Amino acid sequence: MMLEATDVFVGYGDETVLRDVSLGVDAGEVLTVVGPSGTGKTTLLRLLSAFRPPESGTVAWEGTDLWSLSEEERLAVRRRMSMVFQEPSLFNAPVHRNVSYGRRVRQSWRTRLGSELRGLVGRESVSDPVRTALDAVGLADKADQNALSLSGGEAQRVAFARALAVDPDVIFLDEPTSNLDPRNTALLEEAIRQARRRGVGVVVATHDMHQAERLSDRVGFIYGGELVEVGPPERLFENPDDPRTAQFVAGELLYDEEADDGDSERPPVEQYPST
Ligand SMILES: Nc1ncnc2c1ncn2[C@@H]1O[C@H](COP(=O)(O)OP(=O)(O)OP(=O)(O)O)[C@@H](O)[C@H]1O
Repeated sequence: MMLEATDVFVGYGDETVLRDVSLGVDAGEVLTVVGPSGTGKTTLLRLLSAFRPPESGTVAWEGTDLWSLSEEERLAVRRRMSMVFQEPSLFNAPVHRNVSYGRRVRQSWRTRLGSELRGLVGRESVSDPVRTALDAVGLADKADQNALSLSGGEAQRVAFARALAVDPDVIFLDEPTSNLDPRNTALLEEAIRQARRRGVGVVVATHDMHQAERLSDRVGFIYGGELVEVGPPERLFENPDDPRTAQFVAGELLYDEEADDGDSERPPVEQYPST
């Protein structure tokens, strides 16, 4: 695996949030992490993206433990990754400036200064990687529009373009379409598939099982901080090994109460409201 967590435990204070999780992503695959709210999906993304170390276990990039590297070496690996959050967090500037942001922060100060100056005098051209990334999300025609004037769906697509523009090996998306309408969701999912075809590894955390079914090469189901099972979506959704997965698929596990009491033997059963 290109990026792989092995036997990791993660906690906040006294609370253990991930228990003995082993999961990785390869180049050119979409791995989806599903599970009820509060189950540890975001924590897993932060762990895989080397945002924080595990309490125990390892996170390895091409076989090298990320936390055995120097800070500088780890930063070099982190630059191979990009992250898209639920909130797109764009800034008050043209769309293309927002998309090129990740590229600029990865440049030397000299190149960056030149680019800032060209931006100030309005002579900045949209570079090819930025144009290609905007094309991928269907927003090339909005390159010069102020990012703050975009719709929520367009803004989320711009955030994905920004992640793509740095030419990453892995992209992490945390609930990327939870606020989007079906059209914007479909456009973003198509951009994700296109990234996969170009060899990017994609890790998506989502509540949306239908999205996981549409997009994934593999799905991991997390419950109570435990990776209950992982496999191709057809198997996981139609013929799961674990009764908890079946409950989740049937819409019976909505919240992660197990994370509160730490009892992994007897999962609570929550029902959708009947209305
Ligand atoms: N910085 C933090 N400090 C303390 N506890 C945290 C922190 N971040 C997350 N947690 C706790 O860890 C648990 C898992 O949170 P996490 O955000 O990983 O879940 P999630 O599956 O992504 O949830 P959601 O789907 O609602 O976003 C929760 O109980 C949460 O309260």
